[in-house]
Amino acid sequence: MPLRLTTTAPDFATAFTNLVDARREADEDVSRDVTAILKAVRTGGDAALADYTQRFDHHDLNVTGWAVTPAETRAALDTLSTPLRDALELAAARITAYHEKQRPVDSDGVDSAGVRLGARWSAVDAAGLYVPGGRAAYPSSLLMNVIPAKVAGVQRIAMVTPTPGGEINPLVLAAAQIAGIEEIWRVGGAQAVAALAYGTDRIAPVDVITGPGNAWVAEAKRQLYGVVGIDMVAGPSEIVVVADAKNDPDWIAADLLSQSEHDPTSQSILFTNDAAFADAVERAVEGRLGQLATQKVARASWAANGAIIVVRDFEEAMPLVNRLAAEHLELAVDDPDALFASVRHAGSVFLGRMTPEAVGDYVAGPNHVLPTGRRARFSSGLSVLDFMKRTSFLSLDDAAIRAIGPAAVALAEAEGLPAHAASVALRLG
Ligand SMILES: NC(=O)c1ccc[n+]([C@@H]2O[C@H](COP(=O)([O-])OP(=O)(O)OC[C@H]3O[C@@H](n4cnc5c(N)ncnc54)[C@H](O)[C@@H]3O)[C@@H](O)[C@H]2O)c1
Ligand SMILES: N[C@H](CO)Cc1c[nH]c[nH+]1
Ligand SMILES: [Zn+2]
Repeated sequence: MPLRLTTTAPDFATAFTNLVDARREADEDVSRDVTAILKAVRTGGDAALADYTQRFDHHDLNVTGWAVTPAETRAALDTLSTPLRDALELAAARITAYHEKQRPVDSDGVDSAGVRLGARWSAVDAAGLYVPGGRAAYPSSLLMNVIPAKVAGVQRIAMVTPTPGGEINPLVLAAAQIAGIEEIWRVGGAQAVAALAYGTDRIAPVDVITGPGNAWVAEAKRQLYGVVGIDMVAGPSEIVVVADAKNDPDWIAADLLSQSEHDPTSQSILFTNDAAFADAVERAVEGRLGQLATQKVARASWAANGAIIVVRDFEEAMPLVNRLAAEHLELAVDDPDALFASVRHAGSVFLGRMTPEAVGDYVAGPNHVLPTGRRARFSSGLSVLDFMKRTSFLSLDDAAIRAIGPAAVALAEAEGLPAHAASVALRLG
């Protein structure tokens, strides 16, 4: 049974705060285990990677092979059915078109004091992309990672993905061929993230690691931030749906379950202004759960982390929705833009009854790698900028340094840094 809350109940404020504060993703055990895995890979390199792969993915890398070969990706695309190839190509084209608009523009100009000022964007040299693959295969996440890296102009792109039992999903290989990625390592989990960050004999280190994953992957990225750059912490999927009684309860049930089926620690939450509709959605979820091939995971997630919250009206709902800062937010109402105006924190917002979150997972165009665990308060979805950095530059001539140099000298002296002051003052003559 999911949690059921009503804003008119006397204990609502406490119960909702508990829901917001629940540490669903990475508990202390995950954090401690990840620290140990990172240390082991840093010291043990490839041997540690092989051990963890045997333990968690149940295959011997020295038998199944460490890397995917270009011949394997070519063959996977060649033997893919036409409808699936068309679907991957449509997704790739739409994701590319969306991300090409994110390319940043350099600046270079002279200000009123005669100082030349600007900024130049450049891609990182090497990016490591995590494509999840423990419970499900994620060719869509491959496209969502590789395409912005390519648009940014990254020279070396290294992908890691777990291959449980040594089996790799052919659609992932076909997507790799479409996206044009050649360096693919058959390792996953925190150990793969560690290998990308520290490097091993086989895997050269990267500058930035991006991509989504389960609690161990997300925590590994979080702990390694600083050794490498990361996009954000993108852990187990989440959805908040705001829906009125004009919706078909079965559609809303399917939307909620679309994220519950990712992971037992995923979270799906419904806000509605109608208690009878809340009951209908809960019944529809039960009905659908019985038919899902993924019901074990979806049921565990819905029971442990699902919630239905009945509000007086949607004005009351929106501040609560903002506190959750969910990865995905669906606004299934007549005038979604009116509610969207009061959205402050969400990874991606799906406007209107005909915009299910799942269309964004695959083919709409915006990136589906999004911040989880309330991190949409300060992080954004994966973009071309995550693979780039900005270098500022400045140039002064004699007149320009005379215009602004004396202020620098004054500030340097006030800070008690005489070498700084001299460095400027000498040029003022
Ligand atoms: N936020 C996003 O943008 C986004 C996008 C897509 C998917 N996701 C999430 O990605 C995740 C995919 O998870 P997955 O499990 O299918 O694949 P995964 O590749 O993320 O994780 C599989 C790996 O987890 C490691 N692992 C499993 N159990 C472990 C344990 N007990 N201790 C240490 N390591 C362990 C193993 O090394 C295994 O290879 C889901 O949570 C899904 O919701 C998030
Ligand atoms: N919903 C996931 C992001 O949380 C992305 C995804 C990929 N495939 C299916 N769904
Ligand atoms: Zn999804």
